[in-house]
Amino acid sequence: MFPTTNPESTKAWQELLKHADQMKQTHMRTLFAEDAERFNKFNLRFEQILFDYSKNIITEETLTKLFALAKECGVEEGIKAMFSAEKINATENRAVLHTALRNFSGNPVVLDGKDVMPDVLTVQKKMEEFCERVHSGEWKGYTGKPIRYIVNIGIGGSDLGPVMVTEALKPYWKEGMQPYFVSNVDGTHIAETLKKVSPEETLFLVASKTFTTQETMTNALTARSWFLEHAKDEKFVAKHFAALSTNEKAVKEFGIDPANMFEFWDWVGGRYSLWSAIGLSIALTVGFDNFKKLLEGAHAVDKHFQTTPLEKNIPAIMALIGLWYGNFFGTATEAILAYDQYMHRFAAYFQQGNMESNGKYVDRNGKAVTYETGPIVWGEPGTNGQHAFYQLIHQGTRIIPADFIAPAISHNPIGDHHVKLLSNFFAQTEALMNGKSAEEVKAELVKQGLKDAEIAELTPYKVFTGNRPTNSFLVKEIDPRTLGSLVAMYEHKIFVQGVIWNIYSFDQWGVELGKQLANKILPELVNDSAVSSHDSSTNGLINAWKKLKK
Ligand SMILES: O=P(O)(O)OC[C@H]1O[C@H](O)[C@H](O)[C@@H](O)[C@@H]1O
Repeated sequence: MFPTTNPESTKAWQELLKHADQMKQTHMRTLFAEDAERFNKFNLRFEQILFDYSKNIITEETLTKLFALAKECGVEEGIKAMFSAEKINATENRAVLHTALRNFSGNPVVLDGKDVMPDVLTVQKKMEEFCERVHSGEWKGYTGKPIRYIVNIGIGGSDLGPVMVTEALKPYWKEGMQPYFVSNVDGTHIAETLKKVSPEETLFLVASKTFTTQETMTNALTARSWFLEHAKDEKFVAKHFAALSTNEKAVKEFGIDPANMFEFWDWVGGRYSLWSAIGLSIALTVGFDNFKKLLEGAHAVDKHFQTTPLEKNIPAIMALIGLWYGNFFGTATEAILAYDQYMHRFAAYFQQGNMESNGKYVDRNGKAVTYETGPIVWGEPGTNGQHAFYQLIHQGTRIIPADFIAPAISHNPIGDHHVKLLSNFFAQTEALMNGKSAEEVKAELVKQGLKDAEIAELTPYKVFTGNRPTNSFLVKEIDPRTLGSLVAMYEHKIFVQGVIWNIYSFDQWGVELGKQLANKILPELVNDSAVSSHDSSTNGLINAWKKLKK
């Protein structure tokens, strides 16, 4: 097991604290002016991805100190531990092997004395054959029609990954396939979806690692009843329902034929599961060949992550830069801004990926940490965000480190749309870095013919301090392989940060309390009697609801 070092106790942390005091006085404008080679020094290329991290408040000295921190905190040992199937998810006594799901190296991955790869490959083969049968029309619905609609019923990691990827890869959708995703227990979600599909041509994928999640089970039962209202005969369920799960017993009890079950294992975290059987909706939508390319793109990054020294290791650098701001500049959030409409759920996906992984305050020694851990992750696609919340990124009182992602080539090269989109992508990071000085503002206002008094009055509002950090990911095209690589980079970024923060990134106990209380409250909602067992606010709300719903 890798060390459980308190990062604050390291020499590097103390040095970074001092160094940060000095860097807080430094403007990136000056750093760029002083070093014509800055971009060349601070960018890395990985296949068709260019990662530019030069627009950060860092110098080579900063990075040296950050790499020293990573080393002192055992990041290299951590990477080895994860890939060699150590049970690094200690609070659940599980290994963390989503990388095995995309392991095309031919090497075994041995967990508890057994190679997991044969099972992984067997399920992949089963998924591939199933996709072929559905796509060729050999798999037929209960009236003999082929499947046209895929409805994935799942939530959290059993929903967000498939939604994000199918949306990002819409140009690759197979003709005639239409996926839908139902996650919310709000009846509206399933009701609105069922309006769009026909029972004869729909395949429901019940996606749940545990197969006990309330939302998913409720939606799956509703889908089943709706289906049976039309099909009338239970024997047809087997043609229209499949399960993606680790829990065979619960799948059987639900009434899904085990032949229609696509298995995965407890060493796949929910938020890291799109590479597993949970990705069946992706494979059905874009074809198994494209699903495989997605996995291959991730595998390529796994190799990079495992074998590249920290100094050139993209996920490690992403992690260290993020940590630099969160721990030494006091930033609380990170924005992910994709300049690609198809990527519109990418930020939402990593909201779970990041916040559920690193939203922890207890360290791996069972002690409360004394430093900040996981950032708040948010974002919307560009350029929409520019007209909504960028004001605060440019002129607010807080620093919001932001990742900008854009493809060089659009899937929809219409007129001048893409150059306009990219001109915004380039302009925003430039503006955030440079800002606009009072002198520049004044010169502009003079040009516009404003009077001196007006200029003096307006200038402070029009000044941009700049020095606001960004990373840019310029990729050739959002294709399956590149997307797989990008996702894996962000996954490993989260891992590296978790190691340094000395927290367990692969459990999620923080989601339990709300579930527990909801289960306790549910039976209290089935009758009209007033409740008094909670605090006055909760009692008040429940009792008010009982009156309002009448
Ligand atoms: O796949 P399931 O077992 O249905 O779990 C669905 C989701 O719900 C849980 O509450 C966890 O917070 C998530 O990590 C998980 O992805």
